[in-house]
Amino acid sequence: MTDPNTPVLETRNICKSFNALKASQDITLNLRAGEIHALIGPNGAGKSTLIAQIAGGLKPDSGSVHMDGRDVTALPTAKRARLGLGRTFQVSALAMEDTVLQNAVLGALGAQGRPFRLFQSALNNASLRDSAEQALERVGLQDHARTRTAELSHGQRRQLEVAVALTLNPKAFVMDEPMAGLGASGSKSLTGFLDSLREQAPILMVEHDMDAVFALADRISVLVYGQIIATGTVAEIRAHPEVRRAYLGEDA
Ligand SMILES: Nc1ncnc2c1ncn2[C@@H]1O[C@H](COP(=O)(O)OP(=O)(O)OP(=O)(O)O)[C@@H](O)[C@H]1O
Repeated sequence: MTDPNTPVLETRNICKSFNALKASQDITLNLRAGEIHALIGPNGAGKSTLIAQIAGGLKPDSGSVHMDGRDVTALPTAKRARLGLGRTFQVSALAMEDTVLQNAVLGALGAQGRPFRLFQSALNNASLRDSAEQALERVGLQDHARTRTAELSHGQRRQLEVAVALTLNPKAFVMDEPMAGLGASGSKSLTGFLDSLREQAPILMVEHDMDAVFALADRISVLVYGQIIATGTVAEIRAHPEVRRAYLGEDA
């Protein structure tokens, strides 16, 4: 059995350069069971680059990525997903013309690693439908199962993305700007929902919306010029002089 103190997700000394540009400089961070860990930093700081290395789309020059203590650095994105890494994206990956249920079934199908040509029969497959319907219920979209995805509000689409990720039974979520494009009421309701999700699977979240970050995060890591300059609780980060100078734009 995995030691309960082993982080669910971890990067150890990750380095990544694009020619002379050091986009990730010796980044060590972890995600613990039950927490929301927010990754913040100015534009171009290297947040997406780091997330891509965690999810498997980009290979670090050195350093390693671990899930439940297992080194997954050499594994491609799909394998990490099957091991329980649930992702939601800055730009929606949903099929807009399909119904909500179809998108969720497609997610469940992907979770089983089956080829997409089986999609039609997948819709009639009871276990895939069950898992899709359960995920929709978990995010509160069960009454919209037959709605065309394009007709959902932005906030509901985010919830559907989480439902799709939930069909994998994720052990950890990696979310890229979940609040992007949501108005004040949309981000408030998504904040409430994510708050309730952390017990199911911890969340590593890149987010620019500081209200959401301060409301949700158990810990915050601040990335500036490819380096983590601080990791701590909301109170610690708010009080951190270097963070205030470098990121929050305040006089320390
Ligand atoms: N494939 C690439 N080739 C070359 N340079 C890249 C590549 N991907 C990212 N970069 C550079 O690496 C740096 C970090 O970019 P990254 O997108 O990770 O930052 P970010 O913190 O996610 O920014 P934002 O908040 O604007 O999304 C930037 O200077 C960017 O131009």
